[in-house]
Amino acid sequence: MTSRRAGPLTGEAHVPGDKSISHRSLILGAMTVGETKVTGLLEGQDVLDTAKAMRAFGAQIEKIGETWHVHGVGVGGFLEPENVIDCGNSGTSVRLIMGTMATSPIVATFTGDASLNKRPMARVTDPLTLFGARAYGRSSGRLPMTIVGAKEPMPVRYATPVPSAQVKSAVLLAGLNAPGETVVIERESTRDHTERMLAGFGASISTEDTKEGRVITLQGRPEFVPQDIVVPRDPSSAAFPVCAALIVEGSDVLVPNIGLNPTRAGLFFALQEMGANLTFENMREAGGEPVADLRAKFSPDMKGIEVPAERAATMIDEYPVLSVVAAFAQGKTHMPGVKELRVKESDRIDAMARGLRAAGVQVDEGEDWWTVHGRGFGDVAGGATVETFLDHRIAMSFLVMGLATNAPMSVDDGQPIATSFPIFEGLMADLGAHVERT
Ligand SMILES: O=C(O)C1=C[C@@H](OP(=O)(O)O)[C@@H](O)[C@H](O)C1
Ligand SMILES: C=C(OP(=O)(O)O)C(=O)O
Repeated sequence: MTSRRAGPLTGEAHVPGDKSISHRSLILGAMTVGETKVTGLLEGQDVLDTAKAMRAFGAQIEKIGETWHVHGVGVGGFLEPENVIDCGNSGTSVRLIMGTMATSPIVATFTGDASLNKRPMARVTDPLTLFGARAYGRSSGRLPMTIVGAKEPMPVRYATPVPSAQVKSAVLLAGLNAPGETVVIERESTRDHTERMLAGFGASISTEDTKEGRVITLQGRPEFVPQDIVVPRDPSSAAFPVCAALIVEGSDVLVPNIGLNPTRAGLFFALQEMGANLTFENMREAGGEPVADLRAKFSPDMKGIEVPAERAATMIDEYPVLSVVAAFAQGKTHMPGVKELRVKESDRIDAMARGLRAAGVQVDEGEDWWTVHGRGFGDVAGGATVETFLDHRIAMSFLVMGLATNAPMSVDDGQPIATSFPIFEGLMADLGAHVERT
C-alpha cells in the first residue's frame, strides 16, 4: 500500500471498538452462564480469533444484527478443544486464553502466525505453572505450545517481572478457577480493563497502591452475572487519524467517543506536550470510563519532548505513530523505558528505525530507548518502501507518515491492518487521505 500528500484531512473519524475490551468481553462472557450481549465489538481478526477459540472451549457466540451474543459455560466449565487453537497474530488472545484454561482439567495446544510464534510465552506460563498447570512449548517458551490445565489448582501470589497487562490478566483469569485468593502485584500499572470488567461481571476484586506497587486481589470461584457491554472506541486506533491530522497541512478532524482510561491515554498527553493542537471535547463518563471527542488540527510548530519512562505502559502501542509525529516536530524526541516494544508483533524500535531512516529521519536506539531527530514540518523526505514484519501498527504508522512526506511512502504488506483496524483504509479515504493499494 502507498500513501501520499493530498489536501487537508477533514470530517469525523468513527474508529472501531477497543481491542482490549473486545477480547475480554468474549472471554468473560464465555466464563459466564447465561447470555452476555456486546455491542461495538471490534471485528478485527485478532478479536475474531478470540471468538473462534472461545467456541472451541464450549461457548456459543453469534452476531445477530449489530449485537454479539455470548452464551458461556461458567467459570471452570470449559470443554477440551478438539483441535489446535490458532490465535493468528494476536498476543492478547493466546496469553489471556492460556490463563483462562490453565486452571481447568483440560489440555489445549496453541499456535499462531509467523509473528506470534516468535513472541515470548514464558512470561505467562511461568506463573501458570504456580497454579499447577504444565506447559510444553518450543525452546525458549515459544508457540506452538500445549498447556495441561491444573486438576487441583492452587491460588497464587505473583509479582509480574515485566510491565504487561497480558501477563497480569492471564494470572487473574487463571485465579478465577482457583479456590481462595489470587494476588498479582505490578510495579508499574498497566491497562486495567481486566480488573474493571471482572468487577463488572461480579467478581470480588480489589486494588491497592502500595510501595511494592499495585496489589490486585481476586477471590476465586465467583458467581458471574451476564452483562450487557457497550465497547468504547479504541484510543489506540484513534491515534492514527489524530496523528495524521496533526501533520497534514490544513487538517481539522474530530474523533468522537474515545475511551480515555488513564492507563491508555498517554499518547494524547505526549502530543499536547509537543504543542499539538489536540483538544478533548465533551468530556463525560460512559460505562465507568472517561470518554471524550478528540479534535486534532494541523500543528506545524510541534517540538520534540522527553517522554517519561513511567508513562510507557499507558501508550505502549502508540510509540510507532508517535515516532512519526516526532519526525515532523523540531528537535529530538527521546523515548526511554520501552524494552517491551522489542517483543510486540515485530521489534517495533527496529522496524520503525529502519523505515524512518529510509525516509530521511535520523534515529538513535539502545536496547530500551530510542530517539527520533525531528526535521520539522515540510522537511521529511519520504520516498521509501518499508518492511512491516506482519505488524499492523508499523503498516499504519508509515501510511500516516506518507500523507505528509515530500515523496510517497509504501509498505510491503497492508494485510495485518485488518487485525485491529479493518476499516482503516476507508476511514482515512473519507477524511480525504490518499492511501492506495499498490
Ligand atoms: O492486555 C491487552 O489487551 C494488551 C496489552 C498490551 O500488551 P502487553 O501486555 O504485552 O504489554 C498491548 O500491547 C496489547 O495490544 C493489548
Ligand atoms: C501488541 C499488540 O497486540 P497483541 O499483543 O495482542 O498482539 C498491538 O495491538 O499493538
